[in-house]
Amino acid sequence: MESARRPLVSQLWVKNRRNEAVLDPERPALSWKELQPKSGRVCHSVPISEIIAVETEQKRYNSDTWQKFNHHAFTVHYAQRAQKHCWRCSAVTFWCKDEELCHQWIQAIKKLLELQTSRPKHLLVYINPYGGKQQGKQIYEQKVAPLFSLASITTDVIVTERANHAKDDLFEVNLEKYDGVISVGGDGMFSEVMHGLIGRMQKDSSIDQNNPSAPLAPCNLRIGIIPAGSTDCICYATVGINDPVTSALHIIIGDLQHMDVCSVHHNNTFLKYSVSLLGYGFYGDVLKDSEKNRWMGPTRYDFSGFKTFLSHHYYEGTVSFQQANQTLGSPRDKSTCQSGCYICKQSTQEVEEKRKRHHYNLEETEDDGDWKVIRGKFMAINAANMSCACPRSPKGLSPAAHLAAGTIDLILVRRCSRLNFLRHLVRHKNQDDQFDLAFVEVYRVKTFLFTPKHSENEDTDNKDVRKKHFNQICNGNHSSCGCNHVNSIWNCDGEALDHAAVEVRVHCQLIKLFARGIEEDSKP
Ligand SMILES: Nc1ncnc2c1ncn2[C@@H]1O[C@H](COP(=O)(O)OP(=O)(O)OP(=O)(O)O)[C@@H](O)[C@H]1O
Ligand SMILES: CCCCCCCCCCCCC/C=C/[C@@H](O)[C@H](CO)NC(=O)CCCCC
Ligand SMILES: [Ca+2]
Repeated sequence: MESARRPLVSQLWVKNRRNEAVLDPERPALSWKELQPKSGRVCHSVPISEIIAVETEQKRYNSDTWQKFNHHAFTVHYAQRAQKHCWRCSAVTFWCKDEELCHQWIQAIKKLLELQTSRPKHLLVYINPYGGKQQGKQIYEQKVAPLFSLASITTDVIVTERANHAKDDLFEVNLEKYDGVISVGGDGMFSEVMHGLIGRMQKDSSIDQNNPSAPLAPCNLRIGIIPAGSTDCICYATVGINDPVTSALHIIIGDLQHMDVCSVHHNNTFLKYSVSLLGYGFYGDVLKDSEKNRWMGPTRYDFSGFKTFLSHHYYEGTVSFQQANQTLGSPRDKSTCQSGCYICKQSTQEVEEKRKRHHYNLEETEDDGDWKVIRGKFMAINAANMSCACPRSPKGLSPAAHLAAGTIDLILVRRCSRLNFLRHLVRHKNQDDQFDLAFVEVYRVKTFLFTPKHSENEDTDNKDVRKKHFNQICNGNHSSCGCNHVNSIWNCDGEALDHAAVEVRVHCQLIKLFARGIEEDSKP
């Protein structure tokens, strides 16, 4: 037992240079350094938690060296930080003459890997072959499957044949045999997998999803995202990059990131869950227009974004919300949610206590605070459950939003000139503060309601009349134009909702991802 805790120290060769290699179960890490370095003394160190696999080198190198000295070798594959947030699978091969020593090293590393209990062994994978640039299947087969197999992860792979295939399947499948579910696709595909898992959990726990105030049962299975969509903001905002290999490595090493989920109801009827953006007005209109142009792939959003910006519509309605406790930070904070975020950690404790109280039928002690009501004309109403950082906007719609604090950042962009709205949009791309504008307000909330000024029936009734006047150019004042723009629609993680009047509530840490949040400085 004692010897298992002692470091294993040996002289091994790496690329014709003699190294001292140390495997220290206490740190726990594998490190090696050259004994007679040509220049400087370079020491390499890999935490055991980031080792992907160890393999015996078969005598496949038919090289002279191998033959002459009868060398033995093993290769360690590990996750290496490449550029900012981007990980790659690297390998180092150690050589020695002693077969027994080589075997001892392999066994010692394998033993330490077995202690990494958070790693998945068996995964259920859903691939959307039509997301983004329609590359999902190739991305999985060429970049991800070989890494899973190297890490001895077994998989059941389903290439979806229709929308909702993955969601429906998750209601039927035996989930007990899996350690996680992987979504290969974009935000819409992730949303499908999440709806399947959350819905299944509620069904198995007899919880009625139509009840907006029902405490939902959390999902224990982690979800992994292999990005192959058009926005990929859920992947980008939880990993720091939309790169399939980086995501695969986070899955293999068994990372964990809790995530809040918003439920959206209309008249006590469940509509959808949202994890990234719930957007009414600008983002709803972009979505509505872009759906007609799916064939364009990711470019459809830029095209429709430009068109929607030119059309410059505003919408009237009432937003009511309850602000979150100040201990949960503010959307104007300069600091952002990062790996190990203390605000999210504090919420982990609270949510555990809340679930315990609920389990024992104890009374709720939470003080929900007063309701604030804002009536107005809005260019956009955006509810960001996370930063929504993505390649189009690297800091996101709400840069300081938290992944798992149990809060949503509610951004109200009031009616303004085209130039002002452009100033606001441009700030999503540069370092300037998109909230520091007179017509933009932002609140950190736990729940909100939206009621459009015009009843939703009115919108449908007038549709046919308006269709006849489609060639008129709208000036934003819809009473005189022929467009069907009295109400907008809600863009819910890239899917359209059927109703404009909604009740939204955040469920703290309802799901778990194979991710770790944004690392502060992950450059090598
Ligand atoms: N086999 C399929 N055929 C048609 N649609 C599918 C299929 N599988 C999944 N879908 C649907 O395709 C929609 C869009 O997929 P996905 O999110 O992967 O790509 P995207 O919309 O291009 O990217 P993003 O959501 O990141 O903007 C999802 O809502 C999903 O329900
Ligand atoms: C000079 C012009 C500057 C333009 C600035 C554009 C700002 C872009 C902010 C992008 C925010 C994305 C929020 C994420 C939304 C996703 O849930 C959703 C599904 O994937 N994607 C879109 O709706 C796609 C939304 C695409 C909008 C263009
Ligand atoms: Ca959140």
